[in-house]
Amino acid sequence: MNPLVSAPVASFTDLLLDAVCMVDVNGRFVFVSAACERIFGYRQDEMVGMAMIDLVAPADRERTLAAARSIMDGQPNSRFENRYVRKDGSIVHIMWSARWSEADQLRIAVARDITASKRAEAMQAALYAISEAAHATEDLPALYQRMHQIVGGLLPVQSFAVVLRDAPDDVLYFAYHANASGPESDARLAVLLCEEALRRNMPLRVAPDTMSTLSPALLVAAAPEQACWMSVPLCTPQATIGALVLRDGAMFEGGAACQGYTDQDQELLLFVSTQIATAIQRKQLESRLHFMAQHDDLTRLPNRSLFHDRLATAIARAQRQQGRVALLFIDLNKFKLVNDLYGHSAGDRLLQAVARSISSCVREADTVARIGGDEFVVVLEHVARPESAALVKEKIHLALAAPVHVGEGRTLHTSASIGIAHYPDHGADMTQLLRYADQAMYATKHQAPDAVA
Ligand SMILES: Nc1nc2c(ncn2[C@@H]2O[C@H](COP(=O)(O)OP(=O)(O)OP(=O)(O)O)[C@@H](O)[C@H]2O)c(=O)[nH]1
Repeated sequence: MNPLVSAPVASFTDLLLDAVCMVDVNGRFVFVSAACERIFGYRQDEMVGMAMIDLVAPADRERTLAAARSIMDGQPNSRFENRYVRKDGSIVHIMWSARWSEADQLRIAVARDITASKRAEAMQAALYAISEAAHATEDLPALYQRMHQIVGGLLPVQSFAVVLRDAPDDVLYFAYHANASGPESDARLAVLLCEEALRRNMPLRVAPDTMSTLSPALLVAAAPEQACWMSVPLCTPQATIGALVLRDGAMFEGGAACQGYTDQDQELLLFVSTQIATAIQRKQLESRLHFMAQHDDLTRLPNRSLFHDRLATAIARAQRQQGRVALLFIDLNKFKLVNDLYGHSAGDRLLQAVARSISSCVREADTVARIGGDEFVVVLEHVARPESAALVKEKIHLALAAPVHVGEGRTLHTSASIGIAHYPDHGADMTQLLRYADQAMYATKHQAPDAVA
């Protein structure tokens, strides 16, 4: 028994849930009660003789020493909080009540483990921050970064990835990937873990001592890394759209060892994944609606409204830069006959093929739009000379002359009448240019051959 504490006193200090400690003028423990083992992880006999400051988390050492000096100067402190590193390396949050005993030349302190309440507080704040970010953030990359920040404040996170499934091809891609260990070295394993979580449709946790439960392919990839992973599917009511993947600990030799993610960590990540999945779904819906409002459903080309925006922007830019813009007005010849002779779906296929053909004749930066049934327009920017637009017109004529399969083994040929207007030669604004191009198109119409062959 410790000579500093008499037998009857020790018999009840050992029953206390809080720990009682005595520290000498040199800052070494001279007495610790039994609860210390539960709180700090060291046996009583191991702890006695250790320097108190060595157990304090490095970030809290300076202010702990300042608090100890003030207690020794005769100012008792009943609510000092700091963090200690337990024997197993985990962090414990302590609230101290301490005073200096001049007679014994000892600091006498009672330590309460407040780790659980600290975590609950942090969790509550994080959950609030997560749901606020999910509702307020306008763009998804910013949301992913914010979620990474919030989760990183609660869990050990060396790398954080949002892996999404591209619906039509089922290909997985990184919507977000931040890796503290350097370049995207863990990308391959992150994708494998995402695939596994998606296959199981439930969270997956991997730690060095649980790897034997993994599939052989995953085991081969994960074993050399000696890291801890957690992968949680991103589920919307309609589908599983991807997964969140977190890593802690070593990826390379010398990397920090990890403890493994806990049930509580998984619960938090499940909450985050629900929020992210909802936000992604909302964003995808918004962008689909936005696309639909600006594009033609059949050909997926810009519609009249987006064409007006693009033409107005091109004219404004040309005005500023003393540049030129060409506008091509394209109307198919005798297209009505296609519908009448071969049916509406053949007409639809022909319109889709025409959209592809015209698009293949211009540069990425130019605009091809469908502004009516069989009416298309092209905005050519940065045309150095009028002859350049005439060349594009000839290319379009050639492209449209190619045979088009419209189903049921039927092949059609089509042609179009094309009128060109140039800014600034034929008009200073959109209305004048459109009128000029339309009239130019009609002027060529009567010479046009029949549409369908
Ligand atoms: N299949 C299909 N047909 C459409 C669509 N939108 C409009 N049309 C048809 O396109 C045809 C356009 O007819 P017109 O404007 O007379 O054009 P045209 O037959 O090419 O006549 P000209 O321009 O004088 O050579 C009409 O029959 C419309 O019903 C569509 O989305 N799909």
